[in-house]
Amino acid sequence: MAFASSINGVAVGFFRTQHDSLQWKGDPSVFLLGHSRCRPSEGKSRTKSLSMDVRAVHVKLDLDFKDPNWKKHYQDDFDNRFNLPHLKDVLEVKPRPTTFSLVSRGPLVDGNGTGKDMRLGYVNDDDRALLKVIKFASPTSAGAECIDPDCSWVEQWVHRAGPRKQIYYDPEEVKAGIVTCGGLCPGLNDVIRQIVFTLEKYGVKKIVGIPFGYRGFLDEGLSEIPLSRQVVQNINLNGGSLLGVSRGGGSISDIVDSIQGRGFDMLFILGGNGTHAGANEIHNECRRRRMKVSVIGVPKTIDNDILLMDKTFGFDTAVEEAQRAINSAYIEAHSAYHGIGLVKLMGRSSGFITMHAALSSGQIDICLIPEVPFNLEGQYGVLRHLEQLIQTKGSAVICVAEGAGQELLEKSNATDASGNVVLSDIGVHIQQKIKGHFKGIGFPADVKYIDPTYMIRACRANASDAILCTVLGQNAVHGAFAGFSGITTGICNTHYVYLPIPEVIKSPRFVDPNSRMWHRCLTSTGQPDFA
Ligand SMILES: Nc1ncnc2c1ncn2[C@@H]1O[C@H](COP(=O)(O)OP(=O)(O)OP(=O)(O)O)[C@@H](O)[C@H]1O
Ligand SMILES: O=P(O)(O)OC[C@H]1O[C@](O)(CO)[C@@H](O)[C@@H]1O
Ligand SMILES: [Mg+2]
Repeated sequence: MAFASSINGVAVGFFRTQHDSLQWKGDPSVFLLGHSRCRPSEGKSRTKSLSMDVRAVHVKLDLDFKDPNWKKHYQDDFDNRFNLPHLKDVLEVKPRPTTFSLVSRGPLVDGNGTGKDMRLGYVNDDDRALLKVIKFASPTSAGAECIDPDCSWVEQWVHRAGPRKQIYYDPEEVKAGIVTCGGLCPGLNDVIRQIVFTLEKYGVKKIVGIPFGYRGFLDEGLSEIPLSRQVVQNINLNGGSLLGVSRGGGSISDIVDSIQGRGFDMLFILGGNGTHAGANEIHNECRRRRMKVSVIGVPKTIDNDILLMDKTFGFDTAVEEAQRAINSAYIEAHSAYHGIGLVKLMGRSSGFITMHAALSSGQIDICLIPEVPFNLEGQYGVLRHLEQLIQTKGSAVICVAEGAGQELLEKSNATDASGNVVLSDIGVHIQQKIKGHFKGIGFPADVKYIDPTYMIRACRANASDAILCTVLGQNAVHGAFAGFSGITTGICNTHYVYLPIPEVIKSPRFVDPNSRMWHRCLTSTGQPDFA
């Protein structure tokens, strides 16, 4: 059971579950019941430890659930945390009427000639979208996210994205930059294209791309890429990024020197968790120097591991592309005598791609993700289950996320240029184990291993991602003109919102093993618990 209380002015939550484990899902004052081991932090961007040994969450907020006003305290704190940083917080800036004209708008004055502004279609700064829409009756409900022991309903509102009537820049004067960082992701070009289109619609003339991620700010050999509607018109027809990407980079102070030197007013930064951590530091440094610059993130990751969002662009396409590999593995396995198809999919610390690929294909018998520990050997291990599948079905297909089962492998201790841990190859390991196992029991099995690696992300966005990219790209520009900085734009409960960057990078987002989605995946594969 889970309970939480205020001890010495600090709210503390304790959890005792079947496996004595605790899962933390980003919001430090929200508790989850978890049945899996939590993953240790990885890479320099992951500063919070999610160790299995953690038995209590220390909540920054002083919450005493016996206090009849605790909900109000929680909501006030929530509103503060999700308040959007604005230029006017630190600078003397004056708004002006927007230059972004909507194609269909009502008359500028109402029919009575009162002069009341009747323009429709803009978003009010006080518009909000509800972040959480399920009221859990109990902490034991599937996927429950509870603030107090009774799982009380507390409204959590976030800011709605979109164009405002008032803007904080003169478009004629604006120099805007776009940069794409981290690994590739389907849809990067779609977002770049929409940012350029929308900036031009406001009247911006100076738009450039920074080549090869944060590196492009620092490497003098890399020049800015001029962008316009003409340049970006067809870039969405190809995967990759027109601007190029990179991992690693230099100091934030050097990057901000470069931003200052180049005279940027707006910077659109496309990337994942690491990139957003960098974007937030850039925003803070610009603030410290009292620069009038809007730093706006657009979350990009096939891994879908950004907190709070329904999904990130590129994820759907990656899942769709993974179908080809799974289907090939199925056909190979199904056509072989005692065939076993094995597919490894990307997903460094989160198993969303693998889980969704398994769910959508319907051909997977065993789905292995980083969030759910498993044994290969032993009575309840994967290998014994495979034996049964071959005996009963004649073939089997396994789908494993690259970050799964890392504890079964020797650690490399290597990191990439961005500080991300270089993973050991779980696909090759499982392939060898299966071969060895079946040889050992004298039972023939034909293992076909497919690792599509970059094929699932080096492709053009599918239709649903293309729409998401369009909205996010446009909203990024609206956010900058509205005067916000240090924010990112996403989709929450099907509504498009702005979120302060720190709230989405507290940890990577993980598959919740107690969620309905994971349970649906288990129902679909029919796999038992391998722990
Ligand atoms: N904690 C951090 N603070 C500042 N900058 C960071 C941080 N972590 C990463 N970066 C920078 O952000 C950029 C991208 O980081 P990273 O390679 O981790 O990709 P990412 O944005 O997380 O995307 P992906 O999903 O492809 O991993 C790199 O240039 C890196 O130097
Ligand atoms: O080889 P690269 O470019 O470092 O990228 C690999 C990583 O990038 C991602 O696609 C996105 O983070 C991960 O799934 C994968 O581990
Ligand atoms: Mg990263």
